[in-house]
Amino acid sequence: MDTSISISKLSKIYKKTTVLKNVDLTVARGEIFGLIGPSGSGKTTLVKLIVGIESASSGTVEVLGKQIPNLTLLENIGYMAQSDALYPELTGKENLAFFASLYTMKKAVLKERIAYAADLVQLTDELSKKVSAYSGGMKRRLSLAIALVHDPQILILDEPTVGIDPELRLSIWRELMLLKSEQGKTIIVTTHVMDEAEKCDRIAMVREGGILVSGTPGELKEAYGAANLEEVFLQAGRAAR
Ligand SMILES: Nc1ncnc2c1ncn2[C@@H]1O[C@H](COP(=O)(O)OP(=O)(O)OP(=O)(O)O)[C@@H](O)[C@H]1O
Repeated sequence: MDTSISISKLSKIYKKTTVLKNVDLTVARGEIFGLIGPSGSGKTTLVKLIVGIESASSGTVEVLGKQIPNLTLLENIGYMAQSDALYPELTGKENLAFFASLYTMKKAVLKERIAYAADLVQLTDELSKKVSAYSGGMKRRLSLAIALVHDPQILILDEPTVGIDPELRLSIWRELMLLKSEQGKTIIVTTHVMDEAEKCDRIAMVREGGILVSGTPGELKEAYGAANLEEVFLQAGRAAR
């Protein structure tokens, strides 16, 4: 397996609260990996440690063979946070151009990438509006476009489809699958939604700061004799008690 992300004995403690406990995880290059778990289980903390915007209390994260944090890796990572970090007084296009300008890109490529990313999230017709006039779903879509705009090798998306209508959600998933199959991108997605978990190549079920189980959706259902992933999650949770 060509490894893209390798996490070893990773723990995070905020003051006295242990939020992640000894997490080991490997994500292969070119797979869609889902982190599934209830609210507060530690998914966001884990992705923040992978991106390097939070530091580990112990353990290590390696991305593309380099230990995090590492500034040179930023070009290779597209991160979509759960809360939108946008400039409300700028238009959608200006936001995209600003974030794209943080990376080395030729002007023509930059223009192309902005058009591609806006089209992907169906915001092309809204690009000249100020973000302050965007709905919540439009802001999520713009955040996703920003994560993609510099064409990173790795996409880390924290609940990318929350607040997005079912049709666009499907089209975003179709595009994520194409990014994987045609361009070999590695994609980590956090979600609460089990039907999104089904679309991942592999998933890890997160609970109380630890990984309960991981594997392909098919492997997990078979191992637990379960009809769906929800059932796997419940059974794995019971077994861990
Ligand atoms: N900066 C912080 N200081 C203290 N505790 C924190 C901090 N950030 C997160 N936590 C705690 O860590 C735990 C895990 O939070 P995290 O946001 O990683 O969960 P999550 O699985 O992403 O939840 P959700 O699905 O609701 O986003 C929670 O109990 C949360 O209160």
